[in-house]
Amino acid sequence: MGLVLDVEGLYVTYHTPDGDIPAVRDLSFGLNEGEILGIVGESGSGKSTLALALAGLLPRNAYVGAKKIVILNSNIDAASLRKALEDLRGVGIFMVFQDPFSSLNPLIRIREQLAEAYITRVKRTKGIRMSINDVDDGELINYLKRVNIPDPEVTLYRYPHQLSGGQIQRVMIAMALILEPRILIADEPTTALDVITQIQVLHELKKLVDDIRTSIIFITHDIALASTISDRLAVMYGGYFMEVGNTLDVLKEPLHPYTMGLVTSIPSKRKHEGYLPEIKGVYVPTKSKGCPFWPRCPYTKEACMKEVPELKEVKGRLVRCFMYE
Ligand SMILES: Nc1ncnc2c1ncn2[C@@H]1O[C@H](COP(=O)(O)OP(=O)(O)OP(=O)(O)O)[C@@H](O)[C@H]1O
Repeated sequence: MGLVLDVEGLYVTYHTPDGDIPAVRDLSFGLNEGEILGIVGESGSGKSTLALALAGLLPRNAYVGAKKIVILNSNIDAASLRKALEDLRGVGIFMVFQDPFSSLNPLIRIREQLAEAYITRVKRTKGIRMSINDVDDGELINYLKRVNIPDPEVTLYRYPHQLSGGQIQRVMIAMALILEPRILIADEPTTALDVITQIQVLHELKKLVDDIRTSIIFITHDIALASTISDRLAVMYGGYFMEVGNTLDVLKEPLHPYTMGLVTSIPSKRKHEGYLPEIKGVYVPTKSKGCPFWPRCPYTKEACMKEVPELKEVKGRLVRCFMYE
């Protein structure tokens, strides 16, 4: 099982008239083939920025750099990241967004949008150029059936606004099945959906891994949701990874104080793990040089306010905290 993504020292800074905002800081991680990595963090932690960086979709005021970025065995220079990722997007990397309605072109029927994906795949795998009219409806309907779209024959000829949020997310996953991306980045893909649809969409994502060995980066603010689907969890705060480890280990014994707070917020955990501290307040970016979590941390000591701890191996996991110095 090889790495499809290998990132070292990734940072993204937004330039704004009020100064620079470091949104992603010193991130290093690998993503294995067929692995689901959950990235969990609250609003403002930098999750979406990371997703956009990896998909080559950052806005113009974002500056990105890294010590190393290897995507699908290609070494990519941070300076040409945007261009390189644009080339890979849709083929190697596919993104499912939070807002299902922003994912598809509202003016184009589902059929044409799926057919475009089909044409891209056929050109890539067989070197054959097809036109939209060459694509067989039955072929596309099969993909819609695989993601349990009701009335696929009718849905195929609908416009996005005629579908529900859950149906659009399923169409996006059908598109991923057609394109067979090596890496799928899903940024809060189920936030806008009801609980039942949420579970079904997660199930479809998991099937993508089983069917075509896609690797998934699953981004959410909800640690309970991330845990149901992810092999590993990376907990993000203030632009940093605070803890990275196997999902079961992290849930059983969270090591970073912020992770402890997140795990306490899972209702089923609250009953059993009474000793874990609850984290109050919200993330506020500070100009201080220290750990971004110190203002809310129940274990803050002097060193925490002065410098950011390194990400270190603790009990087979990576943790960024002076508690383990
Ligand atoms: N285009 C932008 N220009 C300037 N600052 C930005 C821009 N986009 C995001 N930021 C800032 O970068 C930081 C990280 O934002 P990001 O959207 O990545 O966080 P997030 O964890 O995905 O939050 P949410 O769940 O609310 O989307 C925040 O402080 C945010 O205000």
